[in-house]
Amino acid sequence: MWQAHYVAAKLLACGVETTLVPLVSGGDTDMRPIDGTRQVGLFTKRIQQALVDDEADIAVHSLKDLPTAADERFVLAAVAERETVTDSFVTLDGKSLSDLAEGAKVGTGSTRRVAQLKSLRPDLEILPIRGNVQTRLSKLASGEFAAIVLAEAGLLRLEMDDVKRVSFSLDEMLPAPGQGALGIEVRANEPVVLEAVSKLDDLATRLSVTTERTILAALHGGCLAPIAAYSQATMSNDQVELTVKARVMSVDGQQRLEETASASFANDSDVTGMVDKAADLGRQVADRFREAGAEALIQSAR
Ligand SMILES: NCc1[nH]cc(CCC(=O)O)c1CC(=O)O
Repeated sequence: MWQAHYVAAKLLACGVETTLVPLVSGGDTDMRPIDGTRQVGLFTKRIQQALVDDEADIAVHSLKDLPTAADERFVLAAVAERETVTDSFVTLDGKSLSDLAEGAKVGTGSTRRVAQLKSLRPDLEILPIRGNVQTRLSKLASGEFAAIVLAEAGLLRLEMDDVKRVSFSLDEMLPAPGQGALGIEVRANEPVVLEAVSKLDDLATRLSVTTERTILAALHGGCLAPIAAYSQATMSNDQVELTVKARVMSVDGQQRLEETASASFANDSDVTGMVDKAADLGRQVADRFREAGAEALIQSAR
């Protein structure tokens, strides 16, 4: 809801009035353990269905939750300017990861977070946790877990200033592809809606998440793979510098492949061409991962 309000306010600033259509997604209600066959697009499917059924014209997603496989019914009309990308370590009293007692229970369902937690603290007992941010925090408050890991972006958006947390460094906990960014979809073949929404596209964010998501897509990772990627685009008047760091891990944290890469190209009016170059960088990184044996790690995480 926060994200939809945010997009509505941005559109209004461009002179476009909208009506909010509140929806409840499977990600809000499904508390069963994560299972890749059932849960691809769990947070996004219900919202996309509203586009298909003409219940809504604009779909607002956390980009991290949006499957990378192309769906020709929709166009990713905008990737809005990115919020903080880091993950936060959340406890009731602001402990850091090293303060936790031996064998303490930590809640996260993300294989990417499990792998990186395990490599920092192999002794911890890491258990699945489901639901939206509020649900997860209630499971921390009830004592089910000593700590949970959440994206800082979600906590900031929900203005949860009183939630005690320590930010992970990017090196400790590299984020998920697309983390902290909003993806806004519209129905394909609706140029008027597309034109209005595309004003919210932030080119630097679009380029970096394109690199990140291309790595995930090229490795056929899906949302359950222990893959982390963070790319930054630095834009000057005539040049783009794109850097990326990515990891593919074993879920037990014992094995880790890491790649860094960069590209620089002209900042010109050919946005499609620039996005293609960002995707090329992602494919390059994915190829290197594949040569280093990443597919076996991804397979064993399933
Ligand atoms: N999978 C749920 C989800 N999808 C996006 C965010 C956070 C906000 C963002 O990354 O944009 C979260 C919660 C979390 O990971 O803590």
